[in-house]
Order: sequence, then structure tokens, then C-alpha cells
Amino acid sequence: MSFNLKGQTYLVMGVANNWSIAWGIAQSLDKFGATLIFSSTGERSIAQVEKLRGQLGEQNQEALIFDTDVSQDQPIIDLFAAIKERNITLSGVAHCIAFSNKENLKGDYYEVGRADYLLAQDISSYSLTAVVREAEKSGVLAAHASFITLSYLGGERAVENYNVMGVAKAALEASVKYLAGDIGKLGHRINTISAGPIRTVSGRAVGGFSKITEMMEERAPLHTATNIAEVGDTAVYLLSEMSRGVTGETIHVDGGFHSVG
Ligand SMILES: CCCCCCc1ccc(Oc2ccc(Oc3cccc(O)n3)cc2)c(O)c1
Repeated sequence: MSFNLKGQTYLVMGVANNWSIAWGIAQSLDKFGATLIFSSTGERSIAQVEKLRGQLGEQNQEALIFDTDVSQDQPIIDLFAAIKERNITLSGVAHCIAFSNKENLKGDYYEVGRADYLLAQDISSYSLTAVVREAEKSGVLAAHASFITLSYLGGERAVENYNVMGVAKAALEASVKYLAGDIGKLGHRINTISAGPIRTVSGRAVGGFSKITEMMEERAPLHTATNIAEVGDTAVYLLSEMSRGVTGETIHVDGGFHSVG
């Protein structure tokens, strides 16, 4: 019997367009037969997902798409209530959501203002905690559900220009470990994929992005830039029973860059 995800439903949060890592995750889950639900923010992203789902398998041609602003608790509560009332059981959630104002993604980190710091933390870190809590409380989770979120090396060490987003990712990665403790006793898991730089709309918002990607292609053991399909396939592993013994972990999908000096 070959591995597949037929009959399993996953929520993918944060598809903005076909460059999004979240879209790579959706495509990989779809490839293995999973049924998908999408939540994004804003009419442009919603319109993109409506267009993109046409590229997916039969089971996802009419995938549900929710508009969820994760900067408030109520929209997150409403999202899982809507899933619950459709009697859908979730095998997992991919949280692919982050934001910080562009002017904080260049220059000196300490120039970041209090409001901008809190905004980056709210959207890029706290939103995962709220999503995991409300998913659990809503009763939509399968017996052994799996959560994943996305990070970058700049959350582990100072990478020039990544600045306030790096501090938010550090909080995100610490949250994953504490959340692993909370939900492990309930039978659920949560892990982080730390992706190498990928040419996305978000990536281009970060100062020095093209320099970093060139440097990575030179110095990473695999000498390749990361792509969304590589991240998507690792997401399938972490969101499936194949990683049933793994939680609170970070897997780097970065051509090995983090391993070399
Ligand atoms: C100098 C580091 C270069 C490599 C950056 C890799 C990376 C690329 C994209 C990442 O995701 C975001 C997500 C939102 C974000 O904030 C944005 C995105 C678009 C517009 C805007 O005003 N802010 C910035 C980066 C991310 O966390 C990490």
C-alpha cells in the first residue's frame, strides 16, 4: 500500500500567490491526495487562491477559502467554528503567516519602533499560538493532528537586514517548543520548517535579499536556491504519520546552508 493522504483534510493558512511557500505546501499535500481548506487575508489573496485551486486535483477544485485576519482572536475563533459546523475533521494545519513593515527590514535593527516591533510579533509569532489554541478548543482536530509553521535562519542568528522579523521568528521557534509541550499530551504535534531564501513577494521586501540568495547558492552544500516544492514535500512528511515521533523540531530546508560556517 503506497503512502497517501486520501481522506485527510488540512488547513493551509497564508497562500498569497503562486510564489508563496504556502502554495508549495498546498501542491504537495494535493499531490498525495489530501483535501485542502485555505485561509488567507485580503481580497487579492482570496482571488489568487480561487484561481490557483483550479490547478489542484479533483478533490480540491471547490476547496473552501476563508478570509481570516489573524491580528484578532475572533476571526480565528470564527474560522474553526465554520470548519466545525461543516463537520470537517482536520489532520493538520500549515501556518504560513508573517508580516513586518518593510522599513524595519533594512538598516539597523534598533531603529524599530515599539508599535512596529509588536506588529511583527503579533502577526508572525503570536498568531501561531492563537491558531493552535483555537483549533484545539474548537474540537475540529483529528485524534493525532500535526501543525507546522515557517521560519528562517535569521531567527537563530543575526542575519543582516532581517532585523525585527528575526526577533519575531526567534519567538515563533520558542513558541513551537512550548506548544509542543501543551498539545503533546493531547496527542498532537507541532514543528517548524526553516526554509532557505526563496524569491517570493515577501522575500523581496527584505533588504539585501538578492545578495543572500546568491551567497547561499555559492556556499550551501547543495549549491542551489531553495524552492517551494522542496519545502512542500518536507511539509508532507511533518504533517503525516511518517513524522509521528517528531515534535518541537526544526527541519532546515535550505540546501544545508545552516550547517556550514
Ligand atoms: C536578509 C535575509 C534575506 C532572506 C530572507 C528569507 C525570508 C523571506 C521571506 C520571509 O517572509 C516574510 C514575510 C513577511 C514579510 O513582511 C513583509 C512582506 C511583504 C511586504 C511587507 O511590507 N512586509 C517579510 C518576510 C522570511 O521570513 C524570510
